[in-house]
Amino acid sequence: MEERGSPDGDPARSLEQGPQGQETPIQVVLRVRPMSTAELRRGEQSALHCSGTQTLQVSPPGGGPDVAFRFGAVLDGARTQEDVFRACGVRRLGELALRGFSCTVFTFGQTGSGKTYTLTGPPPQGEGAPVPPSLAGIMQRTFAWLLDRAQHLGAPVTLRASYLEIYNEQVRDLLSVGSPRPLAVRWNKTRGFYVEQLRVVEIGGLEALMELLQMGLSRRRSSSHTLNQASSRSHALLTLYISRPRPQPQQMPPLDPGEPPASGKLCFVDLAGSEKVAATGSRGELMLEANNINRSLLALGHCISLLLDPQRKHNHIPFRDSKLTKLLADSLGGHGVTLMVACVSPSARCLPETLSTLRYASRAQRVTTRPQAPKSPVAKQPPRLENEMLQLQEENCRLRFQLDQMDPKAPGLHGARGAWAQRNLYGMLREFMLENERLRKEMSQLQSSRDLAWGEQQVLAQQVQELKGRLLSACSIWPGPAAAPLCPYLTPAAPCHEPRHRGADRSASRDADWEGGGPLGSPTACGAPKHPTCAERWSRGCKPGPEAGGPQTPDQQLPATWPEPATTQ
Ligand SMILES: Nc1ncnc2c1ncn2[C@@H]1O[C@H](COP(=O)(O)OP(=O)(O)OP(=O)(O)O)[C@@H](O)[C@H]1O
Repeated sequence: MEERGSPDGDPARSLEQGPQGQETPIQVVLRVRPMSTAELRRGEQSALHCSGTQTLQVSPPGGGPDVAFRFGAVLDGARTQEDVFRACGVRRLGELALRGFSCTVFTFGQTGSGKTYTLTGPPPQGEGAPVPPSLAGIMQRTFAWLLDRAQHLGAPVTLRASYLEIYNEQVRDLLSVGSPRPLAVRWNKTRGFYVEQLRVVEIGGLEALMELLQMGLSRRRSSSHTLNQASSRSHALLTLYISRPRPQPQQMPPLDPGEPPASGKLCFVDLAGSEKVAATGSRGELMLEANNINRSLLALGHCISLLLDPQRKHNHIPFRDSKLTKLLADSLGGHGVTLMVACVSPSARCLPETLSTLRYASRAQRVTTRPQAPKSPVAKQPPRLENEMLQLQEENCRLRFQLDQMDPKAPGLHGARGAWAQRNLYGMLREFMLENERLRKEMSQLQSSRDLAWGEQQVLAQQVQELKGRLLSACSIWPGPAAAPLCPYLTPAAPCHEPRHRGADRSASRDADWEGGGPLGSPTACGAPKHPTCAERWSRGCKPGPEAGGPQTPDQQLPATWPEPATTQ
């Protein structure tokens, strides 16, 4: 069977040219399984005919015109597991994942149509019995290829894996230590949708990865119904995180401790099969499961339809409607490279469901994504921040170097204690650096507040000067005796000496703060021209009495530097 390449050329090459990546359609391969023993026993007829490698003819049993569907590849029941692996071009996806792309392979179709068989082979024939190599599915073949490929690459490759299922709209960790409990699906800007507290296991080799797959498969929910003896009752997602060292100095630790380092991803999704409850005879728990499966598949179909609408593509796509659509959001509408394997039964009895799968698949292959290799966290920062980060990294390296220079034989720094101390020192250093950063921010905030206060102070000082000037000119034009500068009403706390004016004087003085009164007293409030009583007294040369705060002793008089008023004509 011909090995398929990536869709429409090489997304990796085209995407490395631009920030947004090139629109790439989702690839769809159709697999028609052979007639099952039960279908043959019932004497059912095949309604499907593969004409060529890309076209499927559907012949309705009651006559009528054939309907043709075209896909990236069409594989009939005679195709082996190896044929399917090659035809799907999964190695190409593996290469892209090694280059940092996020790739997804998912199978979908009616219950019993061969989705799990395509991904992982037939159900195990006994406890712990491995799948015979010839029947191994796409997943085992990809694992073997990937680990072999990783060994032949120049740089080391780190493989980690997570495995989860969505059962009755709850996410469960298939690799959890102890019994799985529901996990939350969250969203953030850097990671998109992700499962909180999902266990991610580092993979030592092929054997470990195969064991992990078996463990997940054995924990996944399955039940028997009329159309499938071992029907999966959940959607299962196995993700491989592929990390390769980045060129220095951009290598940065992940920002979130739970977040895998920026790397390529290869995700295998085995969707639970759609089912007509009447056909499968599901009751009770089986029916509840079927309803949940159908609902989430409906949400997926709805998102796909909306993604196809050019008007809606950039608007709201309801990925939040189900856990499944949240976790497939990037594969469907984001930056992933996606392959869908649609599985169908050839039986005419299944034709309504088969037609529905074929339509679903036809729509899906018109959906496009913009595959994009993840950027390093540094590359996303503006240049100034980038520089600062580089400086901090250098500082970090220098400090690490200094730490490494410390004599490991120094008292208290050897053996396990030494390692412990060093770990702690690194931790402390990290904390100091964070504290340093925090203090730097605080200092710059304080500096700006100080600058602000200084500006205000300048304005106030200027106003004080102006007021003094106005005050002086008010005094200088006053036609009084030479002793006029001793005016007590111009002293800071001088209340009006006329008791009936005191209340008015206080409020006027408050209002006058920005009108020329304030700290130097208020000639407008109590000054002679507007204050008949004071004016009269003033003109008679009356000096205020002691109750008015008038001068009693020489100390209480205005300062000697008080300028002499100019004499008026
Ligand atoms: N290509 C194939 N060749 C031989 N047997 C197959 C093939 N595809 C599927 N089968 C068999 O058909 C049965 C149903 O397959 P499978 O369990 O993979 O279906 P499914 O689509 O995953 O169903 P469900 O959605 O109910 O989980 C299994 O017994 C499987 O071994």
